[in-house]
Amino acid sequence: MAWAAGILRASKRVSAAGVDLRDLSIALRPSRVLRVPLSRAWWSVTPTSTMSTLKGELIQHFSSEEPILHNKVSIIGTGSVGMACAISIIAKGLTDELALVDSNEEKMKGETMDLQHGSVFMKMPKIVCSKDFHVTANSEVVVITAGARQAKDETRLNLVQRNVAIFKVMIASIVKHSPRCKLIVVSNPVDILTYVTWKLSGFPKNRIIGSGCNLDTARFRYMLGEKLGIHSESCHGWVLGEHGDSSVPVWSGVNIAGVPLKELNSAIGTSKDPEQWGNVHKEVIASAYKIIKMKGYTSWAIGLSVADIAESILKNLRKTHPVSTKIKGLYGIKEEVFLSVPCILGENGISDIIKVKLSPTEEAQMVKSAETLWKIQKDIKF
Ligand SMILES: NC(=O)C1=CN([C@@H]2O[C@H](COP(=O)(O)OP(=O)(O)OC[C@H]3O[C@@H](n4cnc5c(N)ncnc54)[C@H](O)[C@@H]3O)[C@@H](O)[C@H]2O)C=CC1
Ligand SMILES: CC(=O)C(=O)O
Repeated sequence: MAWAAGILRASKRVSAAGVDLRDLSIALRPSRVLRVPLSRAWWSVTPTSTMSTLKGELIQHFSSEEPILHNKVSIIGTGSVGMACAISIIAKGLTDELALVDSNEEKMKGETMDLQHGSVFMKMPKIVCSKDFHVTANSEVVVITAGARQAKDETRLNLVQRNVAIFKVMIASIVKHSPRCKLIVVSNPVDILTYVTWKLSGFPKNRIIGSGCNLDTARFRYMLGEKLGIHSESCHGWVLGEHGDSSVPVWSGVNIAGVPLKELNSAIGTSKDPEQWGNVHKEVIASAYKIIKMKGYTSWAIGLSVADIAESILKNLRKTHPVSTKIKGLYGIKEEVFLSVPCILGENGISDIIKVKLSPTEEAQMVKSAETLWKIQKDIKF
């Protein structure tokens, strides 16, 4: 349990809502430490009839409160990515309760305390954690970042069977405690683990969302912006398909203020382009490997990107995001694979998919991604 420890010294002026705590009728010894459990102090005030305490003198119990959770978010995995998601979600003020779960209890508790101590700067009442998934009960959104991560030079696809074993236990526990939640899968290989989550959860496909190419697209827009000297928000373009190595940049749709770059350079994105704009996408693919080589993992951009996805769901924004969803039936894909296409996200998760008209080359790349994933998926042992 988190404790707020207030050292109240009679000689100092300490006040709450303008009440000078020295004026209250309890004798406090100098240096006496008053410990208040943070999670209870914030919203359920217990009547103090028999014993006179400072809290009892300060606060008059007025009415009983039933905790009503509107926007509970749980994050599974308090590693680099989980904590980047946590701070990004908190900074956007998206949730009234954040629950953190990790099998590494020490790390999880340390991260939770560290976040709680920033409470003065956040507009949210409750951060809780436990090794036990009961702490996630009644979540609106559960973000899955737990699992093994890539070692230096290891591909995302290499992680599959290691993470499937972890997911088996994890998904059953999440579903038990939050049967109506939307699940955002981040752990890699994200497209395959989104499929695994869909299989294991028994949830309808709209409530299973892979973070997919939301990050690749953000990287792409940033790099376009750097090349053009325009803010990334004004650089419109989509990276679809598999998150990572076989992702597909949709050059036919890249535009600035409605001006398609393909109209200005018909060879854009191809090997015939004298300006080699295709290198922007190559750089997107290489960037995760580069960052991992330099700092060991990627975290900040994925955290911000997950908060963006969560915001669309929790606020029912119906914004479009390139996230990983069951794509069977689109672009002639017949297998049960999850790939990123622009999806409309709202309170029910993915409500609709935007039918992007791909060039024949782009469509062939999508089909190839699907084949790559299916080759691995078909051998997964559940
Ligand atoms: N989809 C995307 O765009 C991105 C995905 N990732 C992926 O996110 C995942 C997490 O990455 P990091 O946070 O850097 O790894 P990390 O190793 O720092 O954190 C993973 C956490 O999961 C916990 N964990 C492992 N098994 C667990 C279980 N059964 N139950 C609860 N907790 C468990 C570990 O104790 C650890 O704290 C990796 O798979 C990584 O590849 C990372 C960046 C971008
Ligand atoms: C690690 C990873 O998947 C990324 O940063 O793209």
